[in-house]
Amino acid sequence: MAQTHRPLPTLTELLELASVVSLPLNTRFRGVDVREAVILRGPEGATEFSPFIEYSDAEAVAWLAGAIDFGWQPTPDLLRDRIAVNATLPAVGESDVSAVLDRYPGCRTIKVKVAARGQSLDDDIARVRAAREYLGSEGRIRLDANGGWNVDEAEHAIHALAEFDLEYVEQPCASVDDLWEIRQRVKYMGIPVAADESVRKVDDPLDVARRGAADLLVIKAQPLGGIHSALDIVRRAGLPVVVSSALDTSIGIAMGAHLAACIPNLEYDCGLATAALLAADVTAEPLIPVNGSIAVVRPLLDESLVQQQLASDERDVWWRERLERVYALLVSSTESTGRHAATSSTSTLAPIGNAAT
Ligand SMILES: O=C(O)CCC(=O)C1=CC=C[C@@H](O)[C@@H]1C(=O)O
Ligand SMILES: [Mg+2]
Repeated sequence: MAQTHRPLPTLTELLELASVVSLPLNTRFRGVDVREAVILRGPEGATEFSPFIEYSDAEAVAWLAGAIDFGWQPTPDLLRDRIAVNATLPAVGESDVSAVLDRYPGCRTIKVKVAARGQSLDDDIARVRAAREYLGSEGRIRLDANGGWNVDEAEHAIHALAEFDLEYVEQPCASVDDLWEIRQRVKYMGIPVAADESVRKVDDPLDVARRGAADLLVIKAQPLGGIHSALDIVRRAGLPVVVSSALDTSIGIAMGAHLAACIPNLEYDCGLATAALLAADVTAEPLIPVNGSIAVVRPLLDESLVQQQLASDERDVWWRERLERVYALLVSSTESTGRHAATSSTSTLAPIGNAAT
């Protein structure tokens, strides 16, 4: 069936359809205790614009393209109705590990954050050990260093953590060159290297695949310009992928789940269980895991929850002004390329390297 493609909504429409919400987290993650997001009521359903606070307007353009894509364009054909997901373990102390992991019922895979600023390798070892004990010998453990190690540190850390049986290590080093180097160094250990920031925070999301610097890619719907654009990257990269969240509300998680549902070969559990880290949401049916998977559905907004979680007037103004600036950039990039911006433009992207990527 032919799908109609709607034109870009106007800024006035977007602002009228928007609510700015502020959701507390139950566990601090990537330095934040509160997640702010703009919820937009699009003709296809609710969608979300939520680039992290510190991201530049230029980087936020792809996030807006992603939000509009999910709210205004029909999704491609879905190949499955549930997505197996991993538990995401923030860089908590070992004594907090089991309480956090209890929030992810049935998940057979845990992604453990490592190399967090201000922590030591011993802290990482203790956290990964506690995660392995929680899971038992048969579950999978993957690590995410957010580019926090240099190549020698990464090699040392991977050797120290290998005894916990690692599925893969995500973004051990920040640059594509260093990813290539660490991948060569640990290849003999059979531990794959995944690229995340080297896909979503660079000029060319395919560069890391082309250069053979990663075994698999982490794909995030909103930062990569939405489902259609991300699917195009997946097709062209020719590598296995993990669809992961951007710590979104259940609305943004639904965007990720729909993307994952469109990908023919989904070999890995997806990082889409992070609604479990939120202490509040905007729907009465939050996309938290049940038996280790989430449903591919568009949760209905619960307008009373939205009202309860509205951001302060000051934050509301801040987000609406941001939306206005980013929209202007999106329109100019659409005019110059003839299509919605798929990936953010270049030089103003924040450098990656562990703090808050
Ligand atoms: O992949 C997951 O398990 C959950 C998502 C996740 O880890 C992230 C979400 C948002 C921002 C990032 O710092 C972080 C990541 O680096 O993958
Ligand atoms: Mg990551």
